[in-house]
Amino acid sequence: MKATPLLHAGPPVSRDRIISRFPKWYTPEAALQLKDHFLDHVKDACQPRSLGAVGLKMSKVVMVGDLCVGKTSLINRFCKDAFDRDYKATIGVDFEIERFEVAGVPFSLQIWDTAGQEKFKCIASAYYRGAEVIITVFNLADIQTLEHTVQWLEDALRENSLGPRVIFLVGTKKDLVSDAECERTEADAIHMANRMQAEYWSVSAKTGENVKDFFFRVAALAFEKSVLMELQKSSCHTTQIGTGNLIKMEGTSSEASKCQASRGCC
Ligand SMILES: Nc1nc2c(ncn2[C@@H]2O[C@H](COP(=O)(O)OP(=O)(O)OP(=O)(O)O)[C@@H](O)[C@H]2O)c(=O)[nH]1
Ligand SMILES: [Mg+2]
Repeated sequence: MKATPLLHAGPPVSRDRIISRFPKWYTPEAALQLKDHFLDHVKDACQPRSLGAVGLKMSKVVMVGDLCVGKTSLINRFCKDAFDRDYKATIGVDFEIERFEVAGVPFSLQIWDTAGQEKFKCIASAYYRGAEVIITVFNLADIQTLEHTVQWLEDALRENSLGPRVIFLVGTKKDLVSDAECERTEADAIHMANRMQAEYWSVSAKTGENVKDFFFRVAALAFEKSVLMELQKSSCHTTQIGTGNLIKMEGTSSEASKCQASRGCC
């Protein structure tokens, strides 16, 4: 199979959004995987002249959790490097698009911020559909909000019955709890994360602690999941990488039928 070189379209990604090394987990006790590098065939698929083919642009991320736990603040800290003490409840939903370069390939996260208030739940849940990443959020200083994450995740998964999701459980407002209190609550949260098959992170939007590392981890895991799903789907088709030019994949017909057969589709 021959590939034409990969050309990056669109303005360059800002330097502080370039993910070249695989970002580390927060705790090995609740991590989705413990590798410290991208899978080889994912790296191959991203080489400009590689035989691999990936067609990906962005992953949809949805952030859910009780009102006032700090969802909007977490997104604003990462996307705008801003923090507002005053609480402004999110009405319905809001979203940000954050552009990265992951393993040399342009990749974006479309981050949907949803309202925690009960009265906006029906509006927000309409936006759960199609999310590749679900981030359930609780407040480390309010253990009740941790219990509620189970229901939030169930609601989000109900709208996303197809395919595997990347799931995170995030404890916010780390600056408000003592180390001892944080340790106690994290123990419960890690237990919960394992039940949810989620990766656990503690962050503070106020101080910025772990915020960038967390979103880099989200981007890297979402990217790798996207590439793996694309590699499964496409073998001999024309595909597009990011917003770059088309990559022509001329496979043989037997490869095509092999691919179809392995996919178990019609
Ligand atoms: N000390 C501290 N306060 C925080 C932190 N994150 C958020 N807050 C405060 O918590 C309040 C609620 O934060 P939001 O980000 O609006 O909460 P939310 O989850 O988006 O709330 P809804 O939109 O109603 O669902 C605000 O007053 C924030 O300033 C944090 O990391 N530390
Ligand atoms: Mg909000």
